Amino acid sequence: MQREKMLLRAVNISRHYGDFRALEHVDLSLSTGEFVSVVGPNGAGKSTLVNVLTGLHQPTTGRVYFRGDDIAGVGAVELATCGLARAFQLANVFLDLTVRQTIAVSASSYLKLRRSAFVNLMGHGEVDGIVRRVAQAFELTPWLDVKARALPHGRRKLLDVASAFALHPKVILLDEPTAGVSTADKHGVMETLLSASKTLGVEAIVLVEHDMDLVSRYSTRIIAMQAGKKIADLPRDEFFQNEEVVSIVIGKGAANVSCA
Ligand SMILES: Nc1ncnc2c1ncn2[C@@H]1O[C@H](COP(=O)(O)OP(=O)(O)OP(=O)(O)O)[C@@H](O)[C@H]1O
Repeated sequence: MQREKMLLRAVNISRHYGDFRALEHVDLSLSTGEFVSVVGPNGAGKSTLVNVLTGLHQPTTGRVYFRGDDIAGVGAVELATCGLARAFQLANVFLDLTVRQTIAVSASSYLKLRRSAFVNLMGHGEVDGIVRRVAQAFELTPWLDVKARALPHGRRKLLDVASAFALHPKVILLDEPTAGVSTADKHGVMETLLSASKTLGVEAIVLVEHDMDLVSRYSTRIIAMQAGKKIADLPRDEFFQNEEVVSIVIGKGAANVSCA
């Protein structure tokens, strides 16, 4: 059996906004080879959890360790270039950039090139190499010179994720990567994403997701959140056997459930 290696560990993290507790005493671990989905009703604290895990927000209490190092004070961008990245919707922000330019922006961050060099990025050998590899892994090569705004929706979602993969992450955190993609296309997007993860050396994935069809198909483990608390952290099959937790997650839940 392959020995698991801990990549990410959160210990007793909380995040408060004034008196409001968006996240309360959450422990979490992530090891090589895992695909962990974070689920829960609206407002459960899933995005807050990911914001804290990726260094975007400081926890009010607790610590987050990435590959054994405390990430307190390490900014989201620095953390991304160290191997913990989040798909950050570049394609939605820069709709007038082409696929090539969008991936090149991330590649330049990874290579720590100065922003002023952006105009010359296209002729930069290392940038070109990353753009080529990432575009190929995400089946975006035919679209390299197409502007993000002209891409079919599924391709644009893949470009979001591809731009994060250009940072060479070991761990990638995805927030509803198929949101807005048709039911017919969503599994295609997920399969491409998983295959690109293998090709590009991603070791573990965290997925925040409402779509339980995707969660059940792709997760190795599922973490359920409710009102800022972790209420379950179970292997996929055990999770779906737990009717009480499943009913809370899909929004038919009883108010109280004992914590895992
Ligand atoms: N900056 C903020 N200031 C105050 N409250 C906040 C802030 N950010 C989030 N919250 C609150 O924290 C709670 C958790 O929000 P969060 O976005 O993490 O939930 P979520 O599970 O991701 O929800 P959804 O599935 O709807 O995206 C919500 O009640 C939200 O209103």
